[in-house]
Amino acid sequence: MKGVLYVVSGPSGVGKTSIIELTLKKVKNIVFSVSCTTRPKRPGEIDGKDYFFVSEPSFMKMVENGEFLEWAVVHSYYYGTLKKFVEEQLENGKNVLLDIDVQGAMTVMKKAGDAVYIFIAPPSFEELKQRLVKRGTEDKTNLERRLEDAKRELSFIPQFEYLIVNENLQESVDQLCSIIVAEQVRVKRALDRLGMHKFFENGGGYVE
Ligand SMILES: Nc1ncnc2c1ncn2[C@@H]1O[C@H](COP(=O)(O)OP(=O)(O)OP(=O)(O)O)[C@@H](O)[C@H]1O
Ligand SMILES: Nc1nc2c(ncn2[C@@H]2O[C@H](COP(=O)(O)O)[C@@H](O)[C@H]2O)c(=O)[nH]1
Repeated sequence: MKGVLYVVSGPSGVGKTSIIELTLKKVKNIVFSVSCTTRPKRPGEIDGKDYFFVSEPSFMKMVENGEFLEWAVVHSYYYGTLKKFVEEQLENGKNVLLDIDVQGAMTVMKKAGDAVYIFIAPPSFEELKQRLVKRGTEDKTNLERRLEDAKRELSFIPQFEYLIVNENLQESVDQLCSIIVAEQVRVKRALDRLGMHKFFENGGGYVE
């Protein structure tokens, strides 16, 4: 039985990382896909845990080798999802969570239809700005770029299946956990997981 792919997107500073970290502690059988990026490492970030930090030539080589499920230029740097990791985990029945930007989400939508798409939005634009300022990771130019990009990213909301407005962190975590669990008990996935398709083989009726 294949695992389920969950795609989480939303503007920079909305709280995706915070929500995902807490969700991963609460939900079983789910793994986070660590992306590659050419963005410089921030203080406290760990190579292989937060990202695989790679040079631009190495990233381009990986693009050429077809190593990414999707990749995009986000806020002026390259980011990409490792195809082999995601495919292997899904094949082994593990559920996989991606934290990627909206361009990446659109690419995954075209390539892997059967994923679950969740958008995280801020309660307001002003609050988004405050969170980014308070996080203190961006200089003025990067901060302005990320806020400018946020306006375009928010216009993608209708293309997603779920919308979490991250006002209260704990409520957002509960909502993401609920989405993950609910998607696993959808009839098509639950039958697959329980190996029950054989009961419905002859024209759709229940066969003893
Ligand atoms: N509900 C919330 N209320 C207030 N602050 C929050 C909330 N959720 C997250 N934050 C804070 O907002 C800041 C940005 O959160 P986080 O780094 O998780 O965002 P992100 O969406 O992962 O950003 P990026 O896309 O840049 O990686 C952090 O300082 C975090 O502690
Ligand atoms: N298309 C992709 N976007 C990604 C990937 N990994 C992360 N991201 C997105 O980048 C921004 C910025 O992240 P930051 O850590 O520099 O603040 C954020 O929106 C992430 O969702 C990826 O593999 N592909």
